[in-house]
Amino acid sequence: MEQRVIISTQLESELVSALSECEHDKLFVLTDTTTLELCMPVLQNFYCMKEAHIITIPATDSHKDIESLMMVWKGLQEGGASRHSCMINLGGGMVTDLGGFAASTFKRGINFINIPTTLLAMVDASVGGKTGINFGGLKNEVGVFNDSKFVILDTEFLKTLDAENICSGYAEMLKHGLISTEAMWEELVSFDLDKPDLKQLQRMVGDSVKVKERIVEQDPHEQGIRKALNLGHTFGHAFESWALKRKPILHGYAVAFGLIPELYLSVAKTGFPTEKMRQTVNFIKEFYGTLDITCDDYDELIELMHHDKKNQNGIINFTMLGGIGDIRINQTATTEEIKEALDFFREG
Ligand SMILES: NC(=O)c1ccc[n+]([C@@H]2O[C@H](COP(=O)([O-])OP(=O)(O)OC[C@H]3O[C@@H](n4cnc5c(N)ncnc54)[C@H](O)[C@@H]3O)[C@@H](O)[C@H]2O)c1
Ligand SMILES: O=C(O)C(=O)C[C@@H](O)[C@H](O)[C@H](O)COP(=O)(O)O
Ligand SMILES: [Zn+2]
Repeated sequence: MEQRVIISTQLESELVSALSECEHDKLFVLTDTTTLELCMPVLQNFYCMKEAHIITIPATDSHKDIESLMMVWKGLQEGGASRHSCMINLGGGMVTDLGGFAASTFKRGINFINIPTTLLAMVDASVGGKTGINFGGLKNEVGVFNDSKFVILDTEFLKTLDAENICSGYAEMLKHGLISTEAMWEELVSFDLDKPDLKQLQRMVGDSVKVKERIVEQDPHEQGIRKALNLGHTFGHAFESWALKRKPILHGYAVAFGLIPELYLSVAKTGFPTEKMRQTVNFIKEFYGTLDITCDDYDELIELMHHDKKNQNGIINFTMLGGIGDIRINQTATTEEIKEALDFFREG
């Protein structure tokens, strides 16, 4: 992997050192309106930030779109960025995805550094080079694979993050546990998400991001094993796009909901143990609630699944499990089985 992931102990010196390895004439920082207020003050006092130009886009995933992308390109252009400039993406997955795409396309690509500020971005979005925007009501429809030069991961930023966004990021950690080891999964489903122990969570963040790093290293462009990281996302992205037209939900909630029908299919088709599915589903129901879909929504959800990026030849591609850590990529299901899994999601 081109990218270096640093678990921060001294943010300023780590940033100085990362910047010294990223040739740049001008420095830009991309924030959203919230990270400008809550996270930028941490960086603002650093000497290395003295001349940095700040570009700010509106917060939340409904702004991970072409308009915000144009705002970033415009900010870089008006700020006099050259091919040798560098941009720091300071924010959650929305900022690291969109900022990464903006940097990868501006003058055919400038260096960028991710400083993730949400749990989700720390364990998942800031690492692995998937960048992009939502388009036409579909998640991450336009983008490129391109690594940030560095990811500097400082869990101190989590202190201002709200409970819903902690839960959202935790869903990707749960996914990492499911594709990893029994011990990791066990710890995750026993954790009290209502009253998270921040010290324990900080340690779990380090373990979780390593699961992602290990998989991305083997398959950076998702030709094979990287599809494991998409567990929960075939249904999850369909739920997220469905909700976008009604009442948007956070990405991690969509992933948590997506894990339910995908674990159901894993039990039915690849032998995942029923009691582990039950334990995971109970955890999700307890901390994430549910999504109010009815059987009248099934056709729309299946149509959305037909846009999943793992698909080939019009066949919906699923990642399933034979057990914890027993990853089965390139699985299929009939329309009937998909509807059964949705029935289970609503009633199970
Ligand atoms: N590229 C990948 O591999 C990958 C992986 C997973 C998810 N994603 C994408 O990531 C996005 C979701 O990321 P997210 O959950 O971080 O959402 P987000 O970036 O929208 O952040 C969630 C909210 O938290 C706020 N926030 C950020 N940092 C904060 C802090 N320290 N304190 C208080 N508030 C803070 C943001 O302003 C926003 O309102 C989705 O677009 C998803 O598709 C990408
Ligand atoms: O890094 C990956 O690979 C993932 O699939 C991680 C996912 O959590 C993430 O949501 C990713 O953005 C999904 O990618 P997509 O290719 O399904 O849009
Ligand atoms: Zn995800």
